[in-house]
Amino acid sequence: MSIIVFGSINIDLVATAPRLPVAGETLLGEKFFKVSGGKGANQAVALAKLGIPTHMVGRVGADGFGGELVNNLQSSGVQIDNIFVDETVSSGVAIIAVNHAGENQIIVIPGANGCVNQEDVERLSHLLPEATALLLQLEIPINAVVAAAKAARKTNTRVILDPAPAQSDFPDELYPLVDIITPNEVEASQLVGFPVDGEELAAKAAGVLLQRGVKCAIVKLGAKGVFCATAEEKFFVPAFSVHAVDTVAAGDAFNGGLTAALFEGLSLHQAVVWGAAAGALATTKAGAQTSLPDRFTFDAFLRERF
Ligand SMILES: Nc1ncnc2c1ncn2[C@@H]1O[C@H](COP(=O)(O)OP(=O)(O)OP(=O)(O)O)[C@@H](O)[C@H]1O
Repeated sequence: MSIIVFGSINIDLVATAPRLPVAGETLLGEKFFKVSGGKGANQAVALAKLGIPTHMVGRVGADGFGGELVNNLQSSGVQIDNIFVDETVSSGVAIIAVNHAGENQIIVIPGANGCVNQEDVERLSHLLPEATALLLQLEIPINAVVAAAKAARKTNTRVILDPAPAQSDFPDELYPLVDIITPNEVEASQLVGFPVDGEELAAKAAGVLLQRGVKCAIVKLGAKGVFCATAEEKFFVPAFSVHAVDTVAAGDAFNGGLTAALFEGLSLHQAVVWGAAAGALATTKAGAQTSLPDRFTFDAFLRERF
């Protein structure tokens, strides 16, 4: 059995400079580096690094970045046979300029991620009978997300949706197709239409999401912890106390840890604890996929804390 992640695969091209350029200006910068990302790819790497058999389904372009992104996924242990190389577009790219104050300018080109469609859902459907869960996010066209969730319903595969980035036009038909939804505070606010800040409002938001048809709502509250609700149980898991240096990909690490625990047959409560542990560990290192914990580090962290 395995897990399927259906979503975005991106590369961030980062240039640092003393200040950001103004329109029409050419500026001498300082450093350049590339970071593999995309919420889909991050979640696939989070799972594979925890030792869970994981298929990535998505698209890259036929440019040099596509090959590099796929190789990175493969070397993290992700199964890459169902990543389609689209000859017609570039890979998903974010071009990021950062100044000394840490301010940035970002242009995101969805590229191949924006071309994910029904053909990809069909490739994914072949994997569903062998999958215990399908992980979705919102960085590919929403029609493809809905179609994938419908396909998973036919095989009774658990659907875990990270409704990120926050969307104002989230389709109502998606809620009843989702087993577990995992918004952060901003995404939860966008979905329910009132500010979500802290445990009490997270509980209220989770109640609204359950009413709309999801079976389980998990609201990620950053360094404050996590609130989880189903029709049967409601509980709060505090965040692990760690020295956080960079929260990028903490949410993706959380979804990886949560899904890994469920794959291994643990309870929902234990799965939320695993998610919180993976999220906390991801904040202790800089970067996206590079900050995601491997199984050895993850097990040692849990042993130390319990
Ligand atoms: N500073 C922190 N200390 C300890 N744990 C943390 C910290 N930040 C995040 N976590 C853990 O990781 C989980 C997910 O983090 P967060 O709520 O920031 O998700 P997110 O906003 O989706 O993340 P992302 O930055 O990837 O978008 C939290 O619920 C918490 O358990």
